[in-house]
Amino acid sequence: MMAIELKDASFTYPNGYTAVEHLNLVIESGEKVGIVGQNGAGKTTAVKMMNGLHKPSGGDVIVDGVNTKEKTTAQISTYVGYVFQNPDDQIFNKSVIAEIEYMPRYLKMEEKEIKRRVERAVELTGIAKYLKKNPFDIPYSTRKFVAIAAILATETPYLILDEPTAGQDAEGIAILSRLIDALQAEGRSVITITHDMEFVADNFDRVVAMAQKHIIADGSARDIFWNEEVVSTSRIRKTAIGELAKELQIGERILYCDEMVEEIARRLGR
Ligand SMILES: Nc1ncnc2c1ncn2[C@@H]1O[C@H](COP(=O)(O)OP(=O)(O)OP(=O)(O)O)[C@@H](O)[C@H]1O
Repeated sequence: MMAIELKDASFTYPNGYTAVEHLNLVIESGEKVGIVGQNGAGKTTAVKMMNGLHKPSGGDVIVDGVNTKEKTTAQISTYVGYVFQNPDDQIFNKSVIAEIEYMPRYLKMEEKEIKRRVERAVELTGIAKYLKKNPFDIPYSTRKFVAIAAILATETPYLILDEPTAGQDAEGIAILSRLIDALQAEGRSVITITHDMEFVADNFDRVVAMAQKHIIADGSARDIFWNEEVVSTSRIRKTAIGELAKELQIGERILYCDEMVEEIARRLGR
């Protein structure tokens, strides 16, 4: 099966703290999945199991039919790319281009193929003018795109983005939306952890909500955001428009501005 499968997967840190328990989840290739939930719910721990950074303490994680316990993290990371929340935890080369080329060179690809991959990653992230710069001499929000480009260059079938919109302005968020769509058009999956509910509603077909070490819901953004029990247990909120619709007791399961405008127009008989 071409999918990431968590099968009753649990993870306990070396200090004995169990951060996630009995997770069951299948993410098939080509899906766009947003993972939401309160701080400390276990989202990062869960995705680190998907790319082999953590091997499950209980249960199994299977990536395209391969059990992560049977492979090294380096091997799994050629299937599942993981972009750290903080680019400074990831970037280590002295120039942007060296950072992006690092994995294709490590994987001993031909020069022509390295060039193609770098160009593609740079085009998707819009960082062409920074290639010769030291990553630590460019703004944090751009540095986040360097971290993304470096993982994109491995061209993994699955990509995990951890809090990609944090620190981004509207233009940065638009670049992220375009790149997520471009990857999906190529049949690749994008899995994103985020506290940005507008970003979730605008970009993800499927939303997984976590609370207190468990997955508590899995469905469309509308189903998740309008399930009051899920919203309160996972301590998320709806989109701002969704919150307003709830406050005003207007419309059914509204999430977006155009839906709100339509509903108000309908009520005004226009
Ligand atoms: N290295 C570690 N050792 C021990 N406990 C850890 C470690 N890393 C994380 N934890 C704990 O595991 C729990 C889950 O953390 P995790 O980072 O997976 O949550 P999260 O849902 O991603 O939270 P956030 O939204 O704040 O990033 C937290 O209580 C955290 O303190």
